[in-house]
Amino acid sequence: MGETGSVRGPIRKIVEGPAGYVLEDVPHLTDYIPDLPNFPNPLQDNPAYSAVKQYFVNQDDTVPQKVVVHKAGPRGTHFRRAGPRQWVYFESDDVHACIVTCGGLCPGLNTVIREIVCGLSHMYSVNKVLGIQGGYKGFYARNTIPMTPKSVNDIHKRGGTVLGTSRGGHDTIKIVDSIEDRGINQVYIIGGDGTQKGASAIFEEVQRRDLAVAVVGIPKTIDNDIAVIDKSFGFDTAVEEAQRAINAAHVEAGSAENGIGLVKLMGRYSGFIAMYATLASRDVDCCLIPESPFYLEGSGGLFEHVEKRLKENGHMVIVVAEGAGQDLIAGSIKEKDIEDASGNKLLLDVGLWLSQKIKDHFTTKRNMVITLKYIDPTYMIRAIPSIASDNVYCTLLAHSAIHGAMAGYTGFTVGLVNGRHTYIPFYRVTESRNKVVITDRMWARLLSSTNQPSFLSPKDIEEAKKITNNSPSNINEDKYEDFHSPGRANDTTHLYPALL
Ligand SMILES: Nc1ncnc2c1ncn2[C@@H]1O[C@H](COP(=O)(O)OP(=O)(O)OP(=O)(O)O)[C@@H](O)[C@H]1O
Ligand SMILES: O=P(O)(O)OC[C@H]1O[C@](O)(CO)[C@@H](O)[C@@H]1O
Ligand SMILES: [Mg+2]
Repeated sequence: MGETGSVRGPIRKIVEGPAGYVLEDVPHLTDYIPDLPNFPNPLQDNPAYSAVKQYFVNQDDTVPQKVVVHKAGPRGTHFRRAGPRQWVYFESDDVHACIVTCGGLCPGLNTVIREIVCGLSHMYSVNKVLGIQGGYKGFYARNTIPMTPKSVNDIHKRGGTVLGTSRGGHDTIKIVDSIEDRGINQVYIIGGDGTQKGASAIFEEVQRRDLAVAVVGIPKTIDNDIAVIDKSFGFDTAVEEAQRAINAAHVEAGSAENGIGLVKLMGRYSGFIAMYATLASRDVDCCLIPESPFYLEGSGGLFEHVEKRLKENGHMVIVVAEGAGQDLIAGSIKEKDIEDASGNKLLLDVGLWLSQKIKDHFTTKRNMVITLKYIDPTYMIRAIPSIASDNVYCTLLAHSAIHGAMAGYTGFTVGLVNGRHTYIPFYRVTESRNKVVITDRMWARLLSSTNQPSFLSPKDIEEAKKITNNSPSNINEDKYEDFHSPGRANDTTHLYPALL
């Protein structure tokens, strides 16, 4: 991974108020450069925004992490609300911004790049924006490209990232040297959990050198596994695209004797894509995710469920997240742990393994004729342009990032919390991972829609409840469910909230 450089640990700016109110605030350039000058926000002279009532965000506006509270309960954690501030800490002509994309692909990357470039230009008249090519290592080993509204005009219609991306190669010292040498003072970093950890290290080194450089993260993950935020951009696009694979699996399965359609979807540690694609489709008879261990043989096992569904219906569809059942596969295939360049463990192919296991069981042991079709649309669901709703979401994330950097905030990730755009300290999005909570109602809905076994004994359920009660992701899961709950379905304001 090559994480080098200063390690002072994250600064935690915690502000406490009455009734258990806690603000987990983000750093500001004036925390370590107290005499930094500020200027009136040029947006106030921008004709497009002149009709907006109270355009600037009130300095005291914060957003609660947990919206369901009890009368006597503490008000809990809050995050600073995103949006334009009355005073900025950069003069437009002095801004030299850069953008980098790291980690795996995700629909919407190009939209975020486009909207950072266009937002900086159209809202703040900033025209010096550099694209860093090929991820973190691009800071010191690759070319850079100047980016203008004209050069990025059409990129949101394409999948991937026009800047290229990579894993590994994070060298904090070399990256910050490059930032300093090039005179860059706003760094926009788009990427997943690993990228945000890298961004945090960059911020700490920038601060150690007393540089007036804003370091801003825009969270990206197809797996939707980033903590605190409601959901990540591109996730809805991926779930939508997954429907095509599931439909194909259903058609194939339905056209054969004892047809089984097996679809593998992304989800290294978190099964959100598989869960939402299953719930959306209604053709799926079993969904397997990393958070819910399963077993094959015996009462309550997968084979029993498959046989039952084939007898009842003549065909079935299984959706499996790539991270599911890794312990089972590791037990049957002897293979060394292999990591990618960022240190992420490479997974064994659960789809191929499961296909073989099902075929062996039914043809050899049960003497049944089955027809199994395995569909692996892994990269097809992420290498596509984002759908319209994700495009709007990407735009708001980019604008939040710009407003925050211009206002002098730094060391933060932008994120949607309970439908409001916020600034979240890096450490909060890197210290835990968002996971499907199998004791929550959403997973119960899935079990009831597929009618699959839970694969859990009463003892397992008790254990799972204990773990989730102590886990921060529990908070996030409640919120995620609220975000998608029918009660809010007609209230679209939480989907595309204005920054005010
Ligand atoms: N702990 C860390 N400290 C510094 N840099 C890191 C750390 N973990 C990962 N990185 C760097 O962040 C970049 C992206 O990391 P990674 O490949 O894990 O993808 P990611 O951002 O987690 O995205 P995703 O997993 O969604 O594809 C890599 O260049 C990697 O070197
Ligand atoms: O093959 P790559 O590009 O390393 O990406 C695969 C991984 O990236 C992810 O999509 C996360 O971005 C995981 O779901 C998957 O395991
Ligand atoms: Mg990651």
